[in-house]
Amino acid sequence: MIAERVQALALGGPNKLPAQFIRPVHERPENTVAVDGVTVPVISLSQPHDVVVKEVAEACQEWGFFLITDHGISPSLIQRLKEVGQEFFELPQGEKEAYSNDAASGKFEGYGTKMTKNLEESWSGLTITFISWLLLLRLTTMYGPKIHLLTADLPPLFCTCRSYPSADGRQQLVFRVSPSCMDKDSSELRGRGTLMANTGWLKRLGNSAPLILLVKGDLETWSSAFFMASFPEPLLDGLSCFRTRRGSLSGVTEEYSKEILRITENLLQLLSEGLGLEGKVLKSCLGDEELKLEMKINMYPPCPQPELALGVEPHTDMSALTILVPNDVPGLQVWKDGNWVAVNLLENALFVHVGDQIEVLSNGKYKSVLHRSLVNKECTRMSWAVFIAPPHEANIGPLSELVNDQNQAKYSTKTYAEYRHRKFSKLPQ
Ligand SMILES: O=C(O)CCC(=O)C(=O)O
Ligand SMILES: [Fe+2]
Repeated sequence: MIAERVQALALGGPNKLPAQFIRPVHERPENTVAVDGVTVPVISLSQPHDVVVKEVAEACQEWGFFLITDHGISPSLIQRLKEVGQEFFELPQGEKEAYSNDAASGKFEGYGTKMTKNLEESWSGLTITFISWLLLLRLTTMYGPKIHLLTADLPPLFCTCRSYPSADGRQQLVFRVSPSCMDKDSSELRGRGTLMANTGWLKRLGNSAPLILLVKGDLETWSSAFFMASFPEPLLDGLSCFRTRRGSLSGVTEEYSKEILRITENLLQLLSEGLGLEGKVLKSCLGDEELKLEMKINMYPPCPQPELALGVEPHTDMSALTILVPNDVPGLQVWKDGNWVAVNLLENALFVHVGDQIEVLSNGKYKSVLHRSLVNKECTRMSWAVFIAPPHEANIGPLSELVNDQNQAKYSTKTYAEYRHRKFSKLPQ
């Protein structure tokens, strides 16, 4: 449960980062510093319409990310949003627990950390002692040709990969090897680990049995979060009862979400026109009046060794768009042309991320931006992200207007529910 209570851990003021938060060497901020002198696009929405269409379309094609100014949300509403969120995170730990989420059982709303279901949770394991990387290779040969060494091109200490179903529907191998479990100076894999297999499969370990090999203690991020649907569904009762000096968390979030909806409608029109289509096309594909908004408040407490940790792992958002506002501590980075680019703060600007659904609808013309968040030694970083998504039953695939003999569909069409399930379960789309 430690993973869900990073905030409590940070309160103890540890001077060393606990092992489960230490990223593999190739992921650590100290080894992946942001490129100098590159800045993300900033677009004022008060410019003439055709200028905004052009700038937004270019930013979505080249970056999948941009800042907007002159969006019409009052600074005082943004301020109130921040204050109620902050007040929630300042509650005593015990009181926050009353609002806990439970992602494993599908209850995503509330306080916690992990949004993705941890596949490993439903696995049982045999404890083994790693002897060497060679043993690992030997195991993979023993336990089946179906096992794909997805990380074969990486040095073993850097190994971290996922599970994928094989063509015959079975699960392939996952390696998740945390460097903290190994001999520091050795390129060999040493230490105790857990050889994991699905309970059913464990019984029939044999030549073709798929296996999971993972070191005990999955990697964690240095963050806590609060998540809730904010429009149009009613909020969960438990969540809506939380009140602060500045109003209720759900009330202010709802007020802010209405503003975000207005901006979303504007952006979707600009994005549609940028694709050479009628302004209403994207919104209509995303469910029109059924469009859903969800609020995630991210909280990254001060971290004893920020150079070794991440607040959010590199990912793209599964939403159509995400509109985010940070507090005054920087930390967001976006991936552009093979480099991380730090996003500088700009007062009252909103950060717009293109999410996976817009990339799919535009058949790859607009990019879903890869991004991550760093943490800070002294300061608490917070961000308020609104995910804008279609209803679960909406079928999302490349727009027929954009597909022809020269431009074949690059993505399969599926319901948003199916997309979510695959993304949460870390399965290929
Ligand atoms: O905190 C940030 O700036 C990024 C958060 C994020 O990417 C997310 O919640 O999906
Ligand atoms: Fe994100």
